[in-house]
Amino acid sequence: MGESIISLKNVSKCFKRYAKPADRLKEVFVPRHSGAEEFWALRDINLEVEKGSTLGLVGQNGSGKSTLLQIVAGTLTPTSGDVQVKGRISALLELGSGFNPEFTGRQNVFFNGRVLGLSQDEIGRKFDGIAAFADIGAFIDQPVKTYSSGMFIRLAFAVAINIDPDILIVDEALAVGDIFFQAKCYKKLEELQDRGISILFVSHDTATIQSLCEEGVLLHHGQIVCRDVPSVISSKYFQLFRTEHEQLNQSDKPVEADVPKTKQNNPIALSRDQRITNGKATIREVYITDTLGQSKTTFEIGETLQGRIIVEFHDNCYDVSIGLALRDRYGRLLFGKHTWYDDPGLIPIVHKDEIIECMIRFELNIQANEYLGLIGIATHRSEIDYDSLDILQDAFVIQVIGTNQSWGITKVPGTIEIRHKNLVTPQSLMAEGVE
Ligand SMILES: Nc1ncnc2c1ncn2[C@@H]1O[C@H](COP(=O)(O)OP(=O)(O)OP(=O)(O)O)[C@@H](O)[C@H]1O
Repeated sequence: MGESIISLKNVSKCFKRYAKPADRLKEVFVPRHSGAEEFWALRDINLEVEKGSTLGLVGQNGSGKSTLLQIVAGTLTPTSGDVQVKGRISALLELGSGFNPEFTGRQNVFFNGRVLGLSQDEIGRKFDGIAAFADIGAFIDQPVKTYSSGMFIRLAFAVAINIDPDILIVDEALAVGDIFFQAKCYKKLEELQDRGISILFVSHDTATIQSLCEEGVLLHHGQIVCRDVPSVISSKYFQLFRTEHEQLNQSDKPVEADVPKTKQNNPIALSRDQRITNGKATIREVYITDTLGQSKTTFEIGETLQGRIIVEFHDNCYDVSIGLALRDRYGRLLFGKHTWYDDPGLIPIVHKDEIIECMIRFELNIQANEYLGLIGIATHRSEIDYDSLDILQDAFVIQVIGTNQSWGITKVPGTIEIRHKNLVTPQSLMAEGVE
């Protein structure tokens, strides 16, 4: 291993949790009687990060990733252990942290730059580059409290990468921006890697970790359980996820005799918030199951997902389509099945008070990850000219697990053929008898 730029030795972090706000006050005056509960978010972390390397941190919610990043960034102090960091750190932690909401974007750029140790002149020289990267137009001179979350992340990222850090810390922040901005950021991260900047990166998206990092660390209940190449970390993460889910399902199950018949086949809860409807139809029930009709939310790569959708119509509707699609966390529509494109095609007429049951099945030939499901009912005049009857935006979440076996996001059926052709040389021509 080369020179270490981050070194954590036996680092632990304990938080105190209070049942009531008043207990927090008691802690100050009568610490032993405050009723505070100790919670160890990190235990005995030993971690060395080599200069110029990119390390990915992976772990389930609450495993301690953000706590670890904050300790490295210096915004949290460890309860015990030793932390050594060499060089200037630029951290993209919580969205908008480090920004003063009353200041304009421009003022915050200068404010942040000064906090990070740059002189006024240095920031002045870098300002145009920062503003160009953020690309938020006239908003740069508006108070940041008026910014959308996308604008926040644009400016925060632009500052973080342009102040010449030695270490860049990114905590899932990129998931907020739009896809074009994300692509620009990932390209910039690669440039920083080429310049030898060390990066500490947290993401739930193991595909991102695999494409960006040389090494990964798997955190579980505040401890490092594994450090390895990203592909190994990714499969261990999903193994762990699967084991925990199975254990949870086991402990969830009532004894055999008590299992109600519907337990195997529960509809998903449909929230009104995610609904766009014109009142002519209502998606009444949705069941996400395997091909045997068993409700589930965790599928293996390649397994078939079955969606059973029950729709009630409140008016006569013509040329009706039904579709179910999957989006990734960045909002990208990956694929779906839709009766505009797929058999059996549009339903020519559905009468008022009629109920339609639709079964949609597809193979999950996509990378291991978490996906959001969208369900939509519409009447069509053409592919782009349609009225939405009832749309459920983020109707359900599924987890696809397993070892990724494709290049890219999806695995499309296809073949590869390899043919060997010998080079034509004077000798080979002579051997074939050609003069
Ligand atoms: N200030 C705090 N007070 C009490 N408990 C805290 C505090 N900050 C974090 N925790 C707890 O510490 C644990 C680790 O939190 P942390 O945010 O580091 O996890 P994480 O792996 O980043 O999770 P996520 O993926 O959900 O962001 C969690 O159980 C969390 O509830």
